[in-house]
Amino acid sequence: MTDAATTEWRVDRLGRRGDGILSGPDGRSALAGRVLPGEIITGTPDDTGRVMDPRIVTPSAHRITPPCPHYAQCGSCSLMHATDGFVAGWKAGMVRAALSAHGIEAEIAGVATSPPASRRRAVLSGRRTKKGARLGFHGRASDQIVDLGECRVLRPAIVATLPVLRDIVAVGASRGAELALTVTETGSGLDVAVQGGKPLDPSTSDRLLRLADEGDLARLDWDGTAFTRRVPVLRMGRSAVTPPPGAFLQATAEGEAALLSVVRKALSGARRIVDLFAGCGTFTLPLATQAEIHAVEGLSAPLDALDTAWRASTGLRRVTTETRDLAARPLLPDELAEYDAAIIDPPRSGASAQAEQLAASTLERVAWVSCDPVSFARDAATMAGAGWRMGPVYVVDQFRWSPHVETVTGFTRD
Ligand SMILES: C[S@@+](CC[C@H](N)C(=O)[O-])C[C@H]1O[C@@H](n2cnc3c(N)ncnc32)[C@H](O)[C@@H]1O
Repeated sequence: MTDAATTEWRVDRLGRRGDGILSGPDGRSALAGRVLPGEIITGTPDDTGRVMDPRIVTPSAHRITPPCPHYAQCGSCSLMHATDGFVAGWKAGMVRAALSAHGIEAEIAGVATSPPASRRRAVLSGRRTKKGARLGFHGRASDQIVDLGECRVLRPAIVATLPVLRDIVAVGASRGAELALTVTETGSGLDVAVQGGKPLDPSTSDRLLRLADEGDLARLDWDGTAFTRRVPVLRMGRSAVTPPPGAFLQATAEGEAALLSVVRKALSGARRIVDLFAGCGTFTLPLATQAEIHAVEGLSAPLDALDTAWRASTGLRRVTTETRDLAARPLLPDELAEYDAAIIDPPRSGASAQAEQLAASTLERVAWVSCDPVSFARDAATMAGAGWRMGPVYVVDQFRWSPHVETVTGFTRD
């Protein structure tokens, strides 16, 4: 063993991606995955300054045995070696720190962590091999695919279908190409959207259809060509939505319910709501029992699905839709004046342009859902600077064991 390999490092804290930030001898610093604050480790940093296989000398009291056999290789989870309590506290701390960097003191009202085996939507990678195919998530800091036999995160119906999905990759991937498979569990079975497949000829189509039968898939979409055995259906409030292939969906049903419950409370009594970045209607359709809603979103396909579902539902108030790029053309204060409240649920980059217009509007309330604490804190600062008060922030952990952090809160005028 070399001296370098026995060098002791102390884990000071975890950074945004869940990596340990280490301090070592002579003031040197390095990174290591799969460690916890306060631990003493040994190992040698590679050229990028990362200790790839740290040996734990003094473990944290929060360290546990990871429950998944793929954890050492798989890049999908990175906090499975920590207790749920530690992860919840760390995620709440990330949100607090991001807001505090903008001078906002946040009250974190709670952390709702989705249970194991609850992820109903995942993007898997697949590649043909000499013997068949590999299917799973990418490895840690690697473009190699970890071939999943099991998974503690995904819904059991998805895990049970991995062998058929692997066969689909073996049949439909060109040599050397990597397929992206967006797999969603819907009320009528799995909805699988494949991107990057080889062109369909009659023989490949026939074999794929047979595999769709064998896996009892609701729908298999092949780069835009759909084989529909049953129409995929997602329940949103009183409505049944058939999403476009590969559509965005909140990752777990539990996470969606937690977000919706805070949004509902933040907007209770509102009669005219604008839903910004509305997707297929996760918030629009349930809230349409109480309010008229205008749903705005950049893609037309999810809005068409939302509109069709609304038209087929009974007992809902009026829902209108608008396809619009909210980064280039945010709704302006005179347009927002038609509503008394807004929901906003932007992508990870946040909504800086729309935040400025919301801040300057005469709306009374805004429910804000976010999947990135840093962009959220920037946008929250825009709201705070215009006199809006942020309510308690709820952390919703739909991506358990990953460093991903989601939040939901309400803003009111001071
Ligand atoms: C986090 S998802 C939320 C969707 C929906 N609220 C839900 O809960 O299912 C963000 C949505 O923003 C849409 N989006 C991304 N960039 C956009 C833009 N520049 N303008 C409008 N919509 C955009 C995406 O298509 C996606 O539907």
